[in-house]
Amino acid sequence: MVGRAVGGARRQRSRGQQPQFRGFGGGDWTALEPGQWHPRAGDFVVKRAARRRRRRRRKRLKQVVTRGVWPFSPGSVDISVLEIAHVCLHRRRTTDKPSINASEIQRFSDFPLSKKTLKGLQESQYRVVTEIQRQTIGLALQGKDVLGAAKTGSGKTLAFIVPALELLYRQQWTSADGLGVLIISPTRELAYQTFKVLRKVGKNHEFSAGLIIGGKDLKEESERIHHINMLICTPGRLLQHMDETSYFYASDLQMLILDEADRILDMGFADTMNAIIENLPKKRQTLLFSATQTKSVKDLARLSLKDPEYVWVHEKAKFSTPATLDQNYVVCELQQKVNMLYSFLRTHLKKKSIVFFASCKEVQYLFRVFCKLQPGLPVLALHGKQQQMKRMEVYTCFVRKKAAVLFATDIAARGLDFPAVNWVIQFDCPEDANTYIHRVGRTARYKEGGEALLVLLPSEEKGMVEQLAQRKVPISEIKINPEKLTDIQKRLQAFLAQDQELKEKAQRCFVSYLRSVYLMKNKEVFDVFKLPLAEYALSLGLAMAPRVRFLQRVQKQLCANETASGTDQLEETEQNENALTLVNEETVEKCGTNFSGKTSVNKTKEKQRRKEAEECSVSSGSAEESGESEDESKEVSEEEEKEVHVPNKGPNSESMQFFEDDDDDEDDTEGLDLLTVKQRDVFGVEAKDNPAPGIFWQPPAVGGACCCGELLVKKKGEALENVSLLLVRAQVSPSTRDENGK
Ligand SMILES: Nc1ncnc2c1ncn2[C@@H]1O[C@H](COP(=O)(O)OP(=O)(O)OP(=O)(O)O)[C@@H](O)[C@H]1O
Repeated sequence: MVGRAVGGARRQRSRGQQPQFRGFGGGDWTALEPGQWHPRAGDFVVKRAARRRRRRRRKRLKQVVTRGVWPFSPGSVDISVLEIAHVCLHRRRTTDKPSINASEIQRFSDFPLSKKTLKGLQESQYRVVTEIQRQTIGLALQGKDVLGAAKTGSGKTLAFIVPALELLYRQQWTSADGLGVLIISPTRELAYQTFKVLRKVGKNHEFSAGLIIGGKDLKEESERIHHINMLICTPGRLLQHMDETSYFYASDLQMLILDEADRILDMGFADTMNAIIENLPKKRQTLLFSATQTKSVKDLARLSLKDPEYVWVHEKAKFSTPATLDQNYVVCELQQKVNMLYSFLRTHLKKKSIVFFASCKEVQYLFRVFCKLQPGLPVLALHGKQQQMKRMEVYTCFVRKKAAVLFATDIAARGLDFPAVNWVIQFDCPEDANTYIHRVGRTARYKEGGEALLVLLPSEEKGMVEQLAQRKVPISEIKINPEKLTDIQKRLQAFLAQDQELKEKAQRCFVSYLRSVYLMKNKEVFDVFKLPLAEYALSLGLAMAPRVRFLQRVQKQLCANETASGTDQLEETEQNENALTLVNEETVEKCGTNFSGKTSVNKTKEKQRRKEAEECSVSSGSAEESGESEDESKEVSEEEEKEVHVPNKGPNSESMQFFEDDDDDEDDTEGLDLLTVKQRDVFGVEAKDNPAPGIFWQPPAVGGACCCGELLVKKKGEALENVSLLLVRAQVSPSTRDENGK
């Protein structure tokens, strides 16, 4: 009967008539299934019917709880006595909101949590709370908005997952109630990881949870989205569903969680967040978490949180990075960086390392050549130009590996929890101290130890070291032992001579690196004109440096400025710097937070896309991080062209090839069975090289503290440097090495 009537209504509507409904008296409509069209209401039944049923049930339960009335006639009851008792108990708990004294909390079981959550926590081996969990879970359970910040690896994920589960449990949330908790993460990988933790800890609950990220089938997601109670998503995809999915409702949302909030904003999602938040009910609880506190996070907090409790557990800590993290930097010429990386890996074959690069073209090229070089341990690559499936595959593969190296862009810098990472190497200087902190946070997580190595160019050293000192990062200089550097330039040249495609990748890598340096905001640290271009090209295996259009253009501009000004040299330089800054400011839209005024969802999306594109160039491959599809990546190139005012490519009259940082859409792992580059003794080098000494050195006498194999030399000024170099030669001895060269 229902089907007939609904079908009739559709036919009538398609004929342009006002539908006439019959046969729906006596409350028959309540039998409609969620998702079916409700003819009288002119809407889908899912929300309204479910809401009415729930309201009626709650009203009756309230009568039981508050007045002791039994309003159900025998036989008409759809609720068991046990269920009512349960609700009574929980109502009391929720309404009473017992004050929780954080200082008395040691274990999760000290919180008033449901048995289901506690069981999930125990089964996942989570018993004792961390500091951020101790301080925030209690506040969140009491219904307060919370802004939480704590060092990397301190357990922020559970600090929001536990209250989210409890909130829905206390409200007796069912699948018919729709979306109750929304968790927004900046990257797909982080969203996926959070989803896994939620599934683990919440497995005893009946709520449905969903992961909505870019790169997956939108239609399939749309069909399921209205059944989801807890949704984990990336901002772009969420907005797309808000725009395009008719089934998507967030009107009953109880809790909004913003994870790595500052990264969401850094990636240019400020307008998107603005639009998302406008589409959410005002009456809700909001939790916002980040490892670093920035102005934009505070802006976001102002907009989305009501009278929030600020929890910054490590605010007064002496250092802003984990105490178990050993941090060092080396100053290395640009043309030596690839050699240094290879030598490092050869001496750390049994370790698990992540190497961060500034752009995905660098990752693509160096990943390929390192696979060809077969350093003796598995090499993996993670960047935003990979297909989503590949990204997941690499992520899972690296999680499982005991010894491997992952070449990554900043897509892997935030929140990702790879177990037992020994080393984080920052091959390219991070954009700022915050990015540094997040990158090194991939090691030394939850009481584990770890080591971090930052590679700086001589021109980057002063500015970056100062920034790190200001952000309370304890870092010391160590020296490369030049005798231990393996030169791989000839091998790279040989590869490129045989493989035109690889050569093009090398050229793109070259341009892309220069672009990333040029677009960095901090001109005191990053100066593209100081880079030794010819030597850098050689170190990548290229016979000559490709000509880079955008640099030529900028240089011309600078020359024009110089000629026009006619003032003394010093003033000219200042003007040039200003001109550079102007080019950036005009074309690279800053991701400032503007939360005032209403923004249409569609417009915002456009804007956000543009910003994502720009962000790709501004920071270290951030458009990749936004999880854009390959088509969208093409927009990036267009934007970049505009940015640097490069004229349209016409027929090239010059003999030399020009290179722009065009996107190549292919998956860099194509044709290569990369994940199977095994730890085998490929050229018989392993046996020979394993006992080889490391490339860094840190004599205890100088560094004072531990000696990191034969690697590192801690520095304090020029005089000590010389001493250190001597020590390098004097103290390297096979007897002090282990099999990893440490
Ligand atoms: N209470 C706990 N007991 C044991 N292990 C825990 C606990 N809380 C978190 N962990 C573990 O600590 C590690 C880091 O946790 P998590 O990823 O939540 O850190 P985070 O603060 O979000 O880090 P980041 O800022 O890098 O995102 C994870 O491996 C997690 O399983």
